[in-house]
Amino acid sequence: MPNKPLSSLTAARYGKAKVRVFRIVRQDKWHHIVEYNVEALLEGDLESSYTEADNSVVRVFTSLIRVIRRYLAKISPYILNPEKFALHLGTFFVSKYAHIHKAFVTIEQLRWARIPVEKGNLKEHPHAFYRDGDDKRVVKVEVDASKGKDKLVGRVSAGISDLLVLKSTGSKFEGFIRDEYTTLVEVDDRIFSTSVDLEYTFSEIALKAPGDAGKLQFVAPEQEVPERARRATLEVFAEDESASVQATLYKMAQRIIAENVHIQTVTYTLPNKHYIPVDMKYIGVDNLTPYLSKAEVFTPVAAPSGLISATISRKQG
Ligand SMILES: O=c1[nH]c(=O)c2[nH]c(=O)[nH]c2[nH]1
Repeated sequence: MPNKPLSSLTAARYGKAKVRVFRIVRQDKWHHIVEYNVEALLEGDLESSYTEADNSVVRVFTSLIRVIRRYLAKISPYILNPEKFALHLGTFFVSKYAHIHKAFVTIEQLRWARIPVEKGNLKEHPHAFYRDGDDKRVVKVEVDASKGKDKLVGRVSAGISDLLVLKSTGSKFEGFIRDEYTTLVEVDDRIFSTSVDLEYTFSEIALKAPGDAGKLQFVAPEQEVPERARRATLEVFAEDESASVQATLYKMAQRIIAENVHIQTVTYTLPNKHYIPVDMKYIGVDNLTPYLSKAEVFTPVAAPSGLISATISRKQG
């Protein structure tokens, strides 16, 4: 009697991560550039590669990179737009290979801004750029062919990672539960600093195969959404008289939903990066009275941090 197997493969995805690509689009002397880190993962009839050591279903990693580079360099008209480019690439994978049913493409876009100049009527340099922030624009796309190769569905989310912000007043934290474990004192004036991680999702979209690239439709006035979302995040953070990280997060998300009709959900994940007032009595300096709110010298604490995450969804109907 053969032994009954105790386990089976229930989920599998493979592909290539951290493919770095840089692209120039020349409009005569006016250049556009993008720098992306691309990840492409595939799902499909790949079980045998795990269970039978059958590599005939597996695309090798170097060939995945070649596809990504070729699409970027020569084929996709969407290279300057990471949402559309990710959809285009994902659509290629599920269309070309019969046994691939889903493609997951994640693009992280690094910041390059034009260097400001006063040159004739130009305000920005046509081909010189600088890194104007460590935050990244992140785009995640799923292209789903499981209902048929002619019924492709695209699921798109996008957002920001690593946007570091700090305000030195305009933030309190009071009225929380007190019990025998509580040591935190209430503060009506504190530093608020966080590294913003934002993800917003759009409604599902129907896609055509890449042969029909011109018909790849995207739901939003996509040029403006990332900039509007970033501005909403920064302005609400700056201007809110913050009662807590939670309350400020909620206001940021509400504004993004209000300003972008195609966005369905907004998720923020915000570490509360602590700055601890330093007790300087030992060198004869009073840094702590009245406690906290008048402190001028702080120790930034990398860890531990608080961590606050919430999803705010558009009401249907
Ligand atoms: O804005 C805050 N929210 C919390 O949930 C919390 N918890 C904490 O200790 N400090 C803070 N601050």
